[in-house]
Amino acid sequence: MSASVPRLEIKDLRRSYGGRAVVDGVSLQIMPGQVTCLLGPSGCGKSTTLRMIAGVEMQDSGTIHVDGNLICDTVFRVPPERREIGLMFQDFALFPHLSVADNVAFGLKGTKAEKRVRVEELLKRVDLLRFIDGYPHQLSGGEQQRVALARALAPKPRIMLMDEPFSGLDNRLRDGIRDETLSILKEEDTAVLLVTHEPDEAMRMADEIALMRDGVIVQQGAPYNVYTRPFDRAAVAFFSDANVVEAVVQGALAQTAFGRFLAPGVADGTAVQIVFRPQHVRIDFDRAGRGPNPTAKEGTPARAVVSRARFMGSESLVEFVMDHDGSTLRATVPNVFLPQPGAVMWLTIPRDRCFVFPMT
Ligand SMILES: Nc1ncnc2c1ncn2[C@@H]1O[C@H](COP(=O)(O)OP(=O)(O)OP(=O)(O)O)[C@@H](O)[C@H]1O
Repeated sequence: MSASVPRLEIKDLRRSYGGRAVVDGVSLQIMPGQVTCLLGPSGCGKSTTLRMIAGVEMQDSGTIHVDGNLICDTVFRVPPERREIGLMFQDFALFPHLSVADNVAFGLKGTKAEKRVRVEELLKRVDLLRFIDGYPHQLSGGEQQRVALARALAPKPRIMLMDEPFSGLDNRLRDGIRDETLSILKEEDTAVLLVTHEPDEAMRMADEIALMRDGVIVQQGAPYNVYTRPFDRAAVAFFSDANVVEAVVQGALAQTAFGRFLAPGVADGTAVQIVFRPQHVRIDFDRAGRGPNPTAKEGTPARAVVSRARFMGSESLVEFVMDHDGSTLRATVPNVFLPQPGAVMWLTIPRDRCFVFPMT
C-alpha cells in the first residue's frame, strides 16, 4: 500500500435526524499510525460520525474509503464486522463471565493455539500477562481498560475508533493509560480517530485535531496550529478561558484602552472582538500612578484594580476590574501570585498573543 494513500478517508458525510443535520458534510483523511482527534462540545455530531465509520449507522450521503477501497456509500456497504475497524468506547464492558484471555480472543479467528499466541502477545504488550486466566471483576478500572485495548487490537484492525475511552478513569490513572495506549497504537501503525470533548486530551494525544461544531469541522490542523491560530472566538474559548475586548475599526486599526490593534482587511465601522488568553496578559505594578511605557509590541498599559486572586495549584488566577469601563479581565500567573483585592496594577496585551475577530 502506497504511503500516500490514507488509511481512512471520509468525504462529505451527512446524517440528519428528524430533518436536523447532525453531521453536515464532514471530510477527513487519516494516515496509518496517525491519531486524529474529533474535538467538540457535546451534541456536535462526533459520535454520529464515528458510528457511520464503524458501520452501525448509515449516512444519508458521503463516502468512506479504507486504504483506497470504498467500504460505504449510499448504495454499497461493507458490514461492520468486515470493516477491520476496532472500537473502544467509554463503556467498554468486558464480558464478565469470560476470562481475560477469552475476552481478548473474542474477535479472533484461527486455531486455539494461534489465538493463544496472539492473546499472550497482546497481554504482554499491555503488561497484563499475569492476569491471563483472571476475570474482569478481579481487575482495576485501568487494568480493565487495558484489556479492552488488547481486545480491540487483537484482530489487527486497520483503524481504531475511540469514543471518550478514558473518561471513566480517574485523573492519575488516565494520563498513564493514555500514553501507553497511544504508543501501542503507533507501534501497530493503526490509524486512530479519537472522539473527545476535552481539549487537554486532544492536545495530549492528537497528531491532528479536527474541531467540530454543529455538525461541521470548523478547523483542522496540528494541535499547536489550532491552539495558536484559532478560527474564531469560540475556538479560543474552547481551549481555555478567554478575555474579550470590543472595539470598532477605523483605518484598519481597532482603538482600545490597551492601545491600537491591527485589523488588516477589516472594513471601517466594523465591530471587532480582540480575544486573548489569561496567561498572556502582562501585569505590572503601579509606580507612582503610572504603568510601564507603551511599546509597539505590547501597546498601552491599562489601569486595573485587583478584585480577587486565587491559587490554583500550578498557577494563580487574578481577576481585575478595568478602570476605563468597569469590565472584568482575568489573568493567570505561574506559581503563587496573590495580590490583595484593591491593589492597583497595569495590564498590557502582547500583540502577538491576541486575535482580532470581526463580530458576526
Ligand atoms: N438516533 C438518534 N436519533 C435522533 N437524534 C439523535 C440520534 N443520535 C444522535 N442524535 C442527536 O444528534 C446530535 C449529535 O449527537 P452525537 O452523539 O453525535 O453528539 P456528540 O458530539 O458525540 O455528543 P457527546 O459528546 O455528548 O456524545 C445530538 O443532538 C443527538 O441528540
